[in-house]
Formats: sequence, structure tokens, C-alpha cells
Amino acid sequence: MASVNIRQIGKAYGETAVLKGVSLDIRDGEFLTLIGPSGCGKSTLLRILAGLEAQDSGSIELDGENIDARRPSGRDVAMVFQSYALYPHFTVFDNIALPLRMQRLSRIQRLPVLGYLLPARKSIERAIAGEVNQVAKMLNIDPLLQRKPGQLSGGQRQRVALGRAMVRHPKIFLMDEPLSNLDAKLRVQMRAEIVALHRRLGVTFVYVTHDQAEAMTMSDRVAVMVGGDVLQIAPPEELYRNPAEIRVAELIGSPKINILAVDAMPGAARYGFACAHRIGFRPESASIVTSGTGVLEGVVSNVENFGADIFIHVDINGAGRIIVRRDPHSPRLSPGNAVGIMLDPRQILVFDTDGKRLTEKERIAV
Ligand SMILES: Nc1ncnc2c1ncn2[C@@H]1O[C@H](COP(=O)(O)OP(=O)(O)OP(=O)(O)O)[C@@H](O)[C@H]1O
Repeated sequence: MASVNIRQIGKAYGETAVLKGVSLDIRDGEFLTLIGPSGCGKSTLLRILAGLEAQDSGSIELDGENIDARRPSGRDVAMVFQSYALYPHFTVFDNIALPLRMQRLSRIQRLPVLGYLLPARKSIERAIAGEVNQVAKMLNIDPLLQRKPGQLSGGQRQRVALGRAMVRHPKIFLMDEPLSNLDAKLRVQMRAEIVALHRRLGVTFVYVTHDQAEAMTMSDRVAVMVGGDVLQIAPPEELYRNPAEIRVAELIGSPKINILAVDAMPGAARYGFACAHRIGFRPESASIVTSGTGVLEGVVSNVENFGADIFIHVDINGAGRIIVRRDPHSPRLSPGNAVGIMLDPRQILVFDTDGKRLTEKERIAV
């Protein structure tokens, strides 16, 4: 069991409020991702959870027990950092074994030469070696145990950092942008490996990223943070379909959601949102029709062909640029072509002047 209840956490550095009363309930065994733009306070919240930083206000409960006064080592959490934080002069084996040695050996037993002469050290070391080997096998790094971090690839270093967290059997894994130093291909592979690891271990993962593809593909639920607040927490699909406000809609989805001022749409009244401020629609919710027959009219400015999908960029007359997804089998379009745009009314998101999403009922009421 490891549920976490974060209640009204506040944190400021000098005059700058970094966390503004963040509350979040993380369920036992779930993969929860904190996503948000750079500087929104994700890492700070994670460090407070780990006990590496103290909050100014609010409290944290682990399995219903307040842990505010507990030191990092007493919290049963393991943190994996973006930089991996491996010791360069230690072998992979020693890096992974480190937390176990710190836990199980006394200061005298840890001494380089003298320690080995003490009888208990040998049996403790044997047990530690067994556990390190087991974790290394699980992560496919067992052939690398005698190497130093400098002799490893980025992905291998990442696995060593995971291994060092795993040997402690923590109740919670905290991961701070663990894949951001890897190249694109390896990132995709490690994404799958971390998800598989989570499934196998069945413990709670709290994962920080600013990469929405990671958040969408890995998480049970995603908490969207902007400017020190959690704006919404929901499963990825729900965030994509039902964002609570425009900032969430803009952060989730690639290519980004199209946002237009309602004023830009001559036919707005027919959709029943004439009084709304802005509308949003995903690239797949719009279609291209013959010029002169759409609810929007514009000119193709760019065509991006990804093989399975084609994204057509269209400059809407006087209202900005939108992106429409197209079937690769549809007729070719080229920059300069005049086109019309039709929208699926059920897929249009409507936002008020504050950026809050209006529900179907609120839309009809205005
Ligand atoms: N020790 C510190 N002293 C002063 N300001 C800090 C400190 N740590 C973080 N900050 C500031 O607090 C804000 C939030 O930082 P944090 O690292 O939590 O953001 P983040 O969302 O994780 O961003 P990133 O994705 O860039 O890592 C930033 O503006 C940062 O400059």
C-alpha cells in the first residue's frame, strides 16, 4: 500500500511563489505523471515529496500517515534524477549496491579494508550481491556490472539509475524527467520499459515530464501543472477529450489543438456558441472541403507528410493558422491552394473569456 495525499502545499523562493497550495491524491499503485511547462514547479513538488526540500505550508500523508517530519531516508521513496546522479568512480555493481550498503552496513563495516575483516560483512555482502544481480537481470544490465558509468550509453546509465532505486524496494518511485537526456529513439524504447517495470513492480510511480507524449503514453492519470497550480488531474484520454480549460487543451495533444476567436467565424451562431470567446478543435476534428463551402475559409500554407498522416496548415482569412489532419489517400493539396474547412460540431470545445471550458449545457444557456 502506498497512497499519497498532498494537501495545500505552498512553497516560495524569496518573493516568488513556486507552489500555490497544490493538492493531489495519488492512488496506491498508480502511474501518475506531473506535466507542465518549464518552471511550473513540478520538480519542486517532487523534491518536497522526497523530503529533499521542505514546504512552507501544507502537509503530505503517505498511507494516511503524516510524513512532513521524516527525513528522505525514512520516507520509503526512491528518486531517479534526470542526470542519473551515478558515482563515476564506482562500478555499476557498486552504484546499485550503494543504497543497500548504506542501509545494512555499519560505518565500521563500510571501511574499505578493515570492514572486510569483520565477519558479518561477508554474509551481508553476499546477500547484497544476490539482490543486485537479480535487479540487474531484470533490467538487462547484468553483463555491465563491472563497468563504470563513463563506459555506458545513455540508456544503460538510465537503467543503472533505475536499478539503484529498485534494490531498495521503495513504496514509491519518484522520477524527474528520467528520459530527457536520451535520443528520440531510445526515449520511445525506455518509455515502454518503464511502463513494463511499473506493471511488474505494482508500486506507485510519480513521474515528472514536460513531454506530453510521455505523459499520454505512460500514465494512468496525468496532473497538469501551470504556474504552481494543478489545473486538472485525469486519465490521458479524458484530458485530451475533456480539458477543463484552455491551458490544459493547449498543453495536451500533438499537433497542438487549434484555437480561434469566435469572432473569426461567420457561421458561429449555427453551432450555438455565438456568445463564447474562443473555440478549440483538434486537427482530426476538422476536414477540408471545396473553397467557398466551409464554415471557415483559408489558404494552405504548408503540407507535412508523415506517411500515415498528413497535416495541412491553413491560414484562415484574418484569424490565424490552423492544422487539419488528412488521410494520405485524399487528393493532394499544395501551398497556395484555397480551401474551405468543415468542423464536427460535437468535437468543438468552447471556452469563455477566462479560458474555462463551457459544457454543452452552458453553451446552450448563453
Ligand atoms: N533553490 C531554488 N532557489 C530559487 N528558485 C528556485 C529554486 N529551485 C527552483 N526555483 C525556481 O522555482 C521555479 C520552479 O522550479 P521547478 O524546478 O520546480 O520547475 P519545473 O516545473 O520542474 O521546471 P523544469 O521542467 O524546467 O525542470 C522556477 O522558476 C525555478 O527557477
